[in-house]
Amino acid sequence: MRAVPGLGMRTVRIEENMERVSEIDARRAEKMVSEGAPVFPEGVAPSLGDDGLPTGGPADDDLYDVVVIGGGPTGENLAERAHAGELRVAVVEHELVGGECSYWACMPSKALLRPAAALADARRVGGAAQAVTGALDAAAVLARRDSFASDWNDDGQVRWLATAGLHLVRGHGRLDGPRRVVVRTPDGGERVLRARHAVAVCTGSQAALPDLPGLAEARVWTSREATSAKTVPPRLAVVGGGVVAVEMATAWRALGSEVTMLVRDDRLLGNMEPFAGELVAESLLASGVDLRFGESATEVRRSAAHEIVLTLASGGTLTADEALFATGRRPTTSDLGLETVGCKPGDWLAVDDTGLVAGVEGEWLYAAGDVNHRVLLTHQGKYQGRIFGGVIADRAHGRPLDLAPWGRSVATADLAAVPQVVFTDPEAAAVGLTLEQAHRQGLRVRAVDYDLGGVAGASLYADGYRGRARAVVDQDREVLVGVTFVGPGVSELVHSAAVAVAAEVPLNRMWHVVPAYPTIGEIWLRLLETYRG
Ligand SMILES: Cc1cc2nc3c(=O)[nH]c(=O)nc-3n(C[C@H](O)[C@H](O)[C@H](O)COP(=O)(O)OP(=O)(O)OC[C@H]3O[C@@H](n4cnc5c(N)ncnc54)[C@H](O)[C@@H]3O)c2cc1C
Ligand SMILES: NC(=O)c1ccc[n+]([C@@H]2O[C@H](COP(=O)([O-])OP(=O)(O)OC[C@H]3O[C@@H](n4cnc5c(N)ncnc54)[C@H](O)[C@@H]3O)[C@@H](O)[C@H]2O)c1
Repeated sequence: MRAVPGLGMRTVRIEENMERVSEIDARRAEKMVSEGAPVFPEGVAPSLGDDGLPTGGPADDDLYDVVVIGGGPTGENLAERAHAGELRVAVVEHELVGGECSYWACMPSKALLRPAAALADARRVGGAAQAVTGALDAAAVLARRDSFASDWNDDGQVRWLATAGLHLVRGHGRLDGPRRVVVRTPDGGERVLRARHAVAVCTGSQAALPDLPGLAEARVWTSREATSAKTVPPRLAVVGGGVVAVEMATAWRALGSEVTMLVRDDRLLGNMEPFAGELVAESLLASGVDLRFGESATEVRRSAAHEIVLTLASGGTLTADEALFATGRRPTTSDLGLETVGCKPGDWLAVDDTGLVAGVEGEWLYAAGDVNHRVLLTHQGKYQGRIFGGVIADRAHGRPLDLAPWGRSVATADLAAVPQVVFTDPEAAAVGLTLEQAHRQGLRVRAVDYDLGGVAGASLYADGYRGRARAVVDQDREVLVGVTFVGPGVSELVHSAAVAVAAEVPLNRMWHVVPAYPTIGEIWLRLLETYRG
């Protein structure tokens, strides 16, 4: 990444975005940034000149090759890949280009969590620990978070779209029959976009709230408020035991809130190996979080004193200043005109492995990212965007697809090798199947477990390092189908695990993949030795 002097944070973000575009577009984009490319406002999209760059004037017409509804990470990547396939692409966005991830999810949440992790890491190292005597500076953490959310201003991403040769149409997009999208523009007008080849729905998801008495009026927090709040609530109730709940409980506890978690199940992080939830629970309890399993709220109200009062299923009440409901997601499809193409508003859009929406004739309607419910993660949405954008271009040009598993035209990794990192303390990082999921798929597997604290690199990383690793080995093929690491600093190990699982690296070849000494990565050797006995 190269910072352009004088243009500050936003330019750095543009440079990051450039990494996503093809080499040729990156060169064009760089030239345009250095020349001060124009930003195209409200409903005015640039038209392309002969060189494929926006000319700066209004679009010649509203006929495109591809119309992408939703300019989040998925829509951006799909649009860029379709454009790299020489298609004319419009991106319709009704809020901020960059989507949930940039402003109310990945970026601000990780910006809240990183200072807490850095401090915790320092406190676990003798010599450094003595130098760390204070608590987090909450105001500074929140200010750094604000900058990572670009102060909820999307100029940088809008500029990237333009430099990548994509047309931005500001407004709310709705399908209006096959290959037509009607956009309600911010000025109250309407534009009808027509797509020669494809419409891609990349509208993401939003917080799903339970149907509880009083909840609608109580102004509870969803993930949006939890990632963008400007002050630290003295008392925070968190409902849920999934990823948003544990990450936000970790962040706000570290910032000084008294946190109470209401978890209706008997464990945290139910989609991961059980030891991940156990180690995270242990650490939350040690940090002072009041963690209550088998508990939920049955009613919510905001008192005259602006306190939130939750009625508990077990009896009694819990009073807090804010209450975060981290109870899952629902698709952003209720006001999308799905009924005009034979789909049901409010439903997730099931797709095949090339991204085509099930049950819609004519190979023109695609759905990618959260909205298709395959995997609710940014990197997986971007991956689908890359694959499906390429498929759209190939189909448009009449080129053959490569549909074999792991072929160019299918999103196979969604089914076999999804990496995820939960940025709690300790971190939990995993890819592929858990032992239980592998058993459910009928695989003949063996779990190989190892105490991460026994790895030399880990003991150097933190005094009294606590962590655990599990590899799930498919014994018939002698390859890994799942790997989980839990411990401080394990997030950066997950890509090595993803390579091993996605590439189905034979274990006898992994024996020759030598980890550097003394790193936490030596866990790979310990797992193999344990498997071989
Ligand atoms: C608190 C939190 C933390 C997270 N942290 C991580 C993380 O660390 N790593 C990770 O991989 N994932 C994380 N996720 C998940 C990640 O945010 C999502 O998987 C990702 O944002 C999905 O991208 P998307 O492009 O599919 O949808 P979105 O990011 O939701 O983007 C959809 C876009 O479509 C627009 N839109 C919707 N409807 C219309 C319409 N009708 N017309 C025009 N525009 C429309 C929206 O305004 C939005 O910009 C987190 C989620 C949450 C809630
Ligand atoms: N670091 C990351 O990669 C990251 C971070 C945050 C979110 N995400 C993604 O965002 C998605 C959404 O996360 P999430 O935590 O909101 O959802 P989730 O599905 O992971 O967890 C939802 C939790 O809420 C509980 N719940 C659901 N309904 C409830 C109710 N009525 N009452 C009480 N509890 C209830 C569930 O039992 C579960 O514990 C996840 O799929 C995740 O992949 C990823």
